[in-house]
Amino acid sequence: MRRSPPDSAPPSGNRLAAFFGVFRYSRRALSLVWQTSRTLTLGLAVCTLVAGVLPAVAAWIGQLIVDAVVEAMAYHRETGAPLTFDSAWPVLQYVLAEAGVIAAIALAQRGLAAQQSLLRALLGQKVNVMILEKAGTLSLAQFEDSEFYDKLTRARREASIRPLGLVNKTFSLLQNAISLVSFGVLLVQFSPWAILILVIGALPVFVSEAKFSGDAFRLFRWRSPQTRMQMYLETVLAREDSIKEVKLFGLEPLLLERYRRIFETLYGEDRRLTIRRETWGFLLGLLGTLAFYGAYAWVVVETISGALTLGEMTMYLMVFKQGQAALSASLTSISGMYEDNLYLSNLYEYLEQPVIPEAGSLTQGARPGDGIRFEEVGFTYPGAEAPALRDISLHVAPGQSLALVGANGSGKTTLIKLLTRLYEPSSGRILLDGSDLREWDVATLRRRIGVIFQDFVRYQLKVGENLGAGDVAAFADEARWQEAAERSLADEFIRNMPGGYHTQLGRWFKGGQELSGGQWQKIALARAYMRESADILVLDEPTAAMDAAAEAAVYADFREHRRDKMTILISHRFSTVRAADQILVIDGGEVIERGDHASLMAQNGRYARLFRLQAEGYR
Ligand SMILES: Nc1ncnc2c1ncn2[C@@H]1O[C@H](COP(=O)(O)OP(=O)(O)OP(=O)(O)O)[C@@H](O)[C@H]1O
Repeated sequence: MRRSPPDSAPPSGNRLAAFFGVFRYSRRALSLVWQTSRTLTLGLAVCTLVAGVLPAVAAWIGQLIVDAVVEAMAYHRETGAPLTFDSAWPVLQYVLAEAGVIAAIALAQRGLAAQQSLLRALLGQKVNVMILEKAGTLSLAQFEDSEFYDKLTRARREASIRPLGLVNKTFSLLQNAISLVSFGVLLVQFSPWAILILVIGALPVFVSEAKFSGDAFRLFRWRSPQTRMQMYLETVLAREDSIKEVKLFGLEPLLLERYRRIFETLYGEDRRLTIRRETWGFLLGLLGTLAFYGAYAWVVVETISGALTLGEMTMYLMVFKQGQAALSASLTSISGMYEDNLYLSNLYEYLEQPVIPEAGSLTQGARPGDGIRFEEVGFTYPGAEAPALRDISLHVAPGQSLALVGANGSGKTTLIKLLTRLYEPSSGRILLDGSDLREWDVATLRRRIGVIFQDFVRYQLKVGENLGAGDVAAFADEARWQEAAERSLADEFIRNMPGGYHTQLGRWFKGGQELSGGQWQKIALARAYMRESADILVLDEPTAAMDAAAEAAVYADFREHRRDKMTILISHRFSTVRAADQILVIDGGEVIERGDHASLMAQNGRYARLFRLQAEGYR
């Protein structure tokens, strides 16, 4: 497995550019949120504005209250007039107004929280759908590439919550910025220097936050392969399809130990980073506190000297306190945005994976009825050194059957992957009806091919749907399910299941039934039969798990239904291979013998030797 190297730090001259560069995803995240729900985004904006402006209004009313109280006290002291509702009413009006403002702030904050939680759900779904839709457009080769797989894992793990995180922080930044501007308007009347003191006090915390966010991200990126291994071990240790073997071989302690070790390494790194981050945050945060209390002392002295009224002092202290909180909240938002942007770069890196264009548009070949031709086809897997196939030429005409025989790893399945266009040949070409596969419209091509691979999928769906998967147009067509199941001999056992064709399969869901290996294989075969429009039937070890009677019946059915279809069969059982019109013996990716059973026996080469070896086993 290849591992992506840790991202290197940008050269110091470019640090600032690199720092601002990571904000490039902010706009895209915002537009993503906007597309998800305009109403909620607008609602967020309105609540943000309200929650941003009102704290300054509350502070200003606070000043009016204190000054009005001082004035009223002086009036009563000087005149000796008794306290009445009318004399207290001007002050009480201010108190009422402040209560109203505080209620409005609470309402705006609730509104923000509610809308954020709705948006989080919608956005999570949207991003996950985007990730899955993209997965559908990618090639098998991309899935088999470990670096690509890391990107996918990273995107899925984190990115679905990040866009909203980014937007929330942007709004919170906006809200705090609005508060700050409105505080600034009040504060500047005291002294412009006071604003400067606050800003300078908070800057160091911000710089350290930004640095540590970057470090956390690099760590996250670098450790992707380990995290993936952890996820894999979780699956092996806790999934029904592997637990049987894990238990019987007593693998739990070993795998669990490996799982723990990975955690310990990752935890050690996390711990170091967290301690450094928090220590620096605390030390630099002290500077902010120092600045705040310096300004506090200044306001107190000015009030004692009579330059400020008591009301003004109350307001300034409140503004200082809230201003400092808003400033540090803004800075935290900014560094959080930096972090979200870094994580989002993963999502977009994944979404921007190049899709290999499927340029072909042919729905009919140049020579209809010519069948399949391989012309000197060679293929090397991406990243592999040696070719898996070399110089393969073959021809299968409609109505003919071809069997591929060869040792494990000789290249048989690879040949099928090329025929089904899961991969493209590295050299030579493959023709269907006289036209190169690359020129064919992929959907048309795939409709013509019915295939079962050795590792066919066991969908945890209804039995019928497991068959219907072979032809999406007939996914829920019960008559077609039954027809296909009868041919693959699955009908009988399906009928005996509690819900017939509607029985849930697999153990993941309540009431799910498990099938035997051979029964699953009959389901897979029926799935291939569902593809009625297919005139190319590809069967990779289709009956290896079936009992002898079922296998014989399946091949009898094959011969009967063959007519003008092309059949390509891979099997290690010579009893099934011998009936094919053409047999290719493959070794190390090359064809070493070809012919029908009789001619190959007459050649007395590898095929004849293996055939006799297997036949002897039955004596
Ligand atoms: N996805 C892959 N990436 C890289 N190499 C692969 C991949 N799949 C198969 N190979 C290699 O290609 C060679 C041919 O594999 P293939 O699966 O075609 O063999 P096979 O003849 O079908 O074997 P078997 O009889 O065991 O099913 C093997 O050496 C295998 O290691």
